[in-house]
Amino acid sequence: MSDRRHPRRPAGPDPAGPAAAGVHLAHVSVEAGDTRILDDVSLDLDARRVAVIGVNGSGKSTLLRVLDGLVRPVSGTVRVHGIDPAAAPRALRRRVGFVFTDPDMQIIMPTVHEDLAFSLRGTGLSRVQIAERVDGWLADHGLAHRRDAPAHSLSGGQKQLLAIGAVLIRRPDLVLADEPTTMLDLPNARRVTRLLVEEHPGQIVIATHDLDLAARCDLAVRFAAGRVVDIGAPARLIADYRAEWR
Ligand SMILES: Nc1ncnc2c1ncn2[C@@H]1O[C@H](COP(=O)(O)OP(=O)(O)OP(=O)(O)O)[C@@H](O)[C@H]1O
Repeated sequence: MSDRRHPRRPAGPDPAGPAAAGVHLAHVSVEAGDTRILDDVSLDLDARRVAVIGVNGSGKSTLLRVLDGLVRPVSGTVRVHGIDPAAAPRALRRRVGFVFTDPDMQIIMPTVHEDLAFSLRGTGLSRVQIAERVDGWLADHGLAHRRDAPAHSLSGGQKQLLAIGAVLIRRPDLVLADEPTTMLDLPNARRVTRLLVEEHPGQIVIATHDLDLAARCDLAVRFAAGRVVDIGAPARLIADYRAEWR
């Protein structure tokens, strides 16, 4: 398994052509040494909001990392909005954003507004347009008063808001989020949930143990031991999952 860190870098020209919708995997397997951690996974995800659930170690994060090109499968095909992530990382960066559990993995610029503005470099927006979009986003999300603050002085909830903002402000076609509410208290988890499921107009695939967040999605996929074991309405999958671990 190759495992590359995920730099947030400005986008370059897009060689992939027009966007094709959805996330499609056919017979995808991932191995780490002798261990198979995704096993013959086939999925067609066209729903707008997709929750990926399952116990620790079932393969949820690995799935997201495959979709983001951070992990290369040993077999199978992957298409993310028409792009093969392993083959066309620059094209992928234009269309796909990744939200980590820990916002400190993502915040890279010294101040709040610089971190948001950095995300918009390479998008073709002028300096003035970038400043307007950043200030608009900060005002809409209650962070205008922290505009010039050191990003790492924010509270945990504010940091996650900033990290998600830095992804959403680019208006990607797809957001991949790996347990985005795990480190948050209830009010902040709800704020982040609203941001991801209500504000983002594009597709989102969220790996999560937060079943309230999963319930807000349009489709759920359940993993166990690296395989897809169920797919369907979140309410049904969550009820089955809860019943199993009662
Ligand atoms: N780089 C790696 N090397 C070896 N094993 C790995 C590697 N990455 C993941 N694994 C293993 O693959 C399995 C799936 O891991 P993954 O992180 O995808 O699960 P997960 O469902 O996201 O778990 P969690 O809910 O705990 O985050 C685990 O057993 C994990 O230990």
